[in-house]
Parts: sequence; structure tokens; C-alpha cells
Amino acid sequence: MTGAKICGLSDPATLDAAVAGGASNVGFVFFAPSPRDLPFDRAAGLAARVPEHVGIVGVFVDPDDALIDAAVAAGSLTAIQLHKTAPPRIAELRRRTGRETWAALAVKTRADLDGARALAQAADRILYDAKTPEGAALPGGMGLRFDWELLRGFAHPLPWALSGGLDAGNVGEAIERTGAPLVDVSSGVETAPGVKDAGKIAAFLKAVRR
Ligand SMILES: O=C(O)c1ccccc1NCC(=O)[C@H](O)[C@H](O)COP(=O)(O)O
Repeated sequence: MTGAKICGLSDPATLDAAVAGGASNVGFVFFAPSPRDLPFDRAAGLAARVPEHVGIVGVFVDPDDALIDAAVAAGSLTAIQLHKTAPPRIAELRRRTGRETWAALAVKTRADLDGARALAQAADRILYDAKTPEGAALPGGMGLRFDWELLRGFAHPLPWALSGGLDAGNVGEAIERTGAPLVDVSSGVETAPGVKDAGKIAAFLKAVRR
């Protein structure tokens, strides 16, 4: 059974829709420029709604110690997901938090996959995500997709997840073509940046199950 993470949740109704629809993980973004940025006080309220069998993944962009410590506590995080963070720092944050650590790897070409090897000792899971253009405001959550064929025959050094431009209409094909054990979505279940939609979340999770 393929797992599914619904990322960038920030309100109770759509969080509940993700849990009710069978998400294996929910994602809270802690990155101020993002329209999905979650203040600590709201993170605590949302985390209290998440049952124990659902993982709570905090999403960060090269965070400092103070941010990650506060977010782990406020959001009752079971895992941390790190974007644009160098492998030695990933390893440090993994040790510091004691949390399962997901390292985002931005992919556009096959050469980008070389970065996976350096993550093998530093993280617990690799999240393959689409590389965003130089100068983009966000390193994720942009609805961009990369060429899934790049993953064909790739020797994954760690458990992994597929991300980038997924939605209810293409996630079935994505799973079929890549064999992804876990998929991650953000903008594909939104009506506008940062505005999640319960119906789209339900449709996505139904498509993953199918
Ligand atoms: O979603 C954000 O706003 C975000 C901000 C900063 C770093 C990462 C961010 N998202 C990471 C994710 O895990 C997204 O789910 C992933 O990039 C896929 O997004 P999308 O293509 O919109 O489904």
C-alpha cells in the first residue's frame, strides 16, 4: 500500500479530511515566506487532532537550531523534512531532534540523482522533488513535476518518497511508473496557494488507494 503525505496543512477542516481519507503523514510548513507557513500556536492545535498512527512531518528550509527545536515541540513532530540543507547539517539536525529525517532532493536531470548517495548516511528517507527555478521564492510546493523516467532503475540508497506536481489525475500513473512507496502533494490539493481543499484531498487519497 502506497503511503501519502498531504503537505502544507494549516486549518482543522482540511487536516481532518487528510486523516479521514487515510493519509499516512501530514506536513506542516515552517518557512515564513511560504503561504503555508504555520505559526507555532496553530501547529499545537492542529497536532492535537492527529491520531497516533499518522506521522506529523515538519517542513523546513535550512533551519537554525532555535526554529527546529520550537517547531518540533509545538507541532509534536514525528519527522523533519529538510530542503536546501547540506548533508552534514542534516545529520546534525537528525541527531539533535532524534526525529526521523527526510531529506528533499531537488531533481531536474539524472545528474541531480547523484546527490542521493551523499544523503545515505545523513537521513532516513529521500523525498525526490522537482527542482524549482533559480531565484524562486520557494524550494517546494510549486506544482512542478520532474521526469519520472529518471527514477527508472535507480538504486535508491534509502526509503524514499515521490513529490512535485502530483494531483488526483496523475498520481496513479506516477505510482505505476516509479513504484513510489510514498507520495507527497501540496499545491495539487489546493484551490489557491496555501488554500487546501477537502474535496481535492479526498480525491487524491482515493486515487492513491486505487
Ligand atoms: O510547500 C511549501 O510552501 C514549501 C515551502 C518551503 C519548502 C518546502 C515546501 N514544500 C515542500 C513539500 O513537501 C511539497 O509538498 C512538495 O514540494 C510538493 O509540492 P507540490 O508540487 O505543490 O505538490
